[in-house]
Amino acid sequence: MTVEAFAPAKINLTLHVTGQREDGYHLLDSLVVFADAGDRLGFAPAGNLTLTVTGPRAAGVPSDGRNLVLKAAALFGAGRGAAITLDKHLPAAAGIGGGSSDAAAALRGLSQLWGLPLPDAAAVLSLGADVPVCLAPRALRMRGVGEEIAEGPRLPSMGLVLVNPGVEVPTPAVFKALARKDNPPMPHPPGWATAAVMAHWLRDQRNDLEAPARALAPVIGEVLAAIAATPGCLLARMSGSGATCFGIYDNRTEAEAAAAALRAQAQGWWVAAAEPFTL
Ligand SMILES: C[C@](O)(CO)[C@H](O)COP(=O)(O)OP(=O)(O)OC[C@H]1O[C@@H](n2ccc(N)nc2=O)[C@H](O)[C@@H]1O
Ligand SMILES: Nc1ncnc2c1ncn2[C@@H]1O[C@H](COP(=O)(O)OP(=O)(O)OP(=O)(O)O)[C@@H](O)[C@H]1O
Repeated sequence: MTVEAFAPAKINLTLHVTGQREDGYHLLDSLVVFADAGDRLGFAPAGNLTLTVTGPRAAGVPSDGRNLVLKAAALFGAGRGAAITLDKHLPAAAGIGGGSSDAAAALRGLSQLWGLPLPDAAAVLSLGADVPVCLAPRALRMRGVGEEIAEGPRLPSMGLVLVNPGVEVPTPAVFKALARKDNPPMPHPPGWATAAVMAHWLRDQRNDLEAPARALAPVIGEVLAAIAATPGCLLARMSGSGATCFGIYDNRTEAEAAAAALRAQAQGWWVAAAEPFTL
């Protein structure tokens, strides 16, 4: 039996940083959604545990114990075998949870292959702050350092564009560069009938990591301006700690047109058109 799992891109439509714990981790309030652009994983029975990394974004992604997929496998206990394939389509360290979503998909896939329950919440969080929210991909409100997950609002239909300019922005450096860590939390997200109404509400919210990330990688400002200038763009914002930015459109057709225009004008940028994904 071979098991397959999809690792969708994680998008922070909002990311309010509301405080900082003694251990240095920041307290967040974030509306998280997922996109149908992502990595694909396969799991086959085998005597040993192996990982093969393929795909257009495989360069630089480790296939040894540093890979979050193998760290996820280790949570089920030593001595279990599986031949794992990871087909990378998402840029790494890009603010869209590339490795974190892979780790969550690996937990789901190996739980099915091995017939074992998922590891407990603390073990999942030990893989990284973004892994809990990626475990059951749908619209969610994420608080705490990433461990408090609550149902999010019903989303309207919409199109999305994801753009990464090819610069890696280290998450710790962005958090460190934050001017203020005690920013206002996010109001309760009400749910919206259309993408335009949702974008109007989102415009009054924030990604508090956008300013420090732009200071570290000014090209993020160019990406945001290029997305905002595309026809039909309802909102342009950075996701997570960057450098990937997203645009929201009324529908996928408009998002595909915007993606084509962005690919034509910015050689070397990673551009994907997508729609919200729910597992
Ligand atoms: C920015 C977000 O992507 C938003 O979803 C996440 O908060 C970051 O999730 P992540 O990349 O999985 O983060 P981790 O790999 O767990 O932590 C990387 C580093 O980011 C900083 N970090 C992360 C999460 C958090 N709530 N506060 C932090 O200060 C810490 O310095 C940590 O050492
Ligand atoms: N499965 C994986 N895919 C990509 N990178 C991985 C993976 N496992 C480990 N890494 C390493 O983790 C580093 C962080 O990239 P990754 O995509 O995991 O960031 P993330 O924390 O999941 O996402 P974000 O950029 O949103 O914080 C990469 O530079 C890479 O060396």
